[in-house]
Amino acid sequence: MQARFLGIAELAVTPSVAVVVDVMRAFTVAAWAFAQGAEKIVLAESPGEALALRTRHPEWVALKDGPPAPGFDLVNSPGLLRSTDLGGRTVVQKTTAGTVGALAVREASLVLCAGFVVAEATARLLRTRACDSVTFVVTGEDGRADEDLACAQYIARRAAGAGTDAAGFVRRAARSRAAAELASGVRQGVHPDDVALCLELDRFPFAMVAALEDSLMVLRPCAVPPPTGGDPS
Ligand SMILES: O=C(O)[C@H](CS(=O)(=O)O)OP(=O)(O)O
Ligand SMILES: [Mg+2]
Repeated sequence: MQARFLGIAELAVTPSVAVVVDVMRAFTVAAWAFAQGAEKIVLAESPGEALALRTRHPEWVALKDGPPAPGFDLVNSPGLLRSTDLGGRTVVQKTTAGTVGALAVREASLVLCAGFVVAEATARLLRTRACDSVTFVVTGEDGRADEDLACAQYIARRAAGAGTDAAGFVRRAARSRAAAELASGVRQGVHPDDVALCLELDRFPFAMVAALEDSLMVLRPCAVPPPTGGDPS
């Protein structure tokens, strides 16, 4: 499998297969939302679009990064989300990096959104589909966020079938600027457990697939059962 690692601004052409990585925190939060029962996540272009969708669909739940804001029900924190019952709900998510990255590749034929919590399921889905060329969108810090790059490189190696020790990749993420900012209170809307939750490897057994539905980019969980008889890789 050929892997490319690009920042959002470097996406000159729409890739065929894209894995959009945001470890801290958009896609860790998305995975927790599904674990808490959410049916789907609509990725919004802007806070204004998120609020407009929330107004049009009063039963939906609006989530954005940063501090709590009027009209929004939730913030972009896995630690805060894990005690919220989202059974059957639709979540509208708008963040600085992750949701922007997914919308940038909305025309791709396959879009996966990922973090360490869904790393193996994401790699397994890429293996199942026999994708020979995959573009990893490193969403943070103009493509240089090491928590996202480390996770993308780890998934790429697992997708290629390499038996890879995750520890070094997770350690890089733990030492990233985002981890330091979340731990030190520079970022807002944070729970003390957020960094640890973002570093949990394979917490969830599903991948997350985003696709256009009636012009909205919609993220859904996708079960990827392990191969029977053991995974040879
Ligand atoms: O919520 C996050 O961690 C960031 C926003 S900020 O860097 O904290 O302002 O958004 P994300 O898109 O999840 O990287
Ligand atoms: Mg991020």
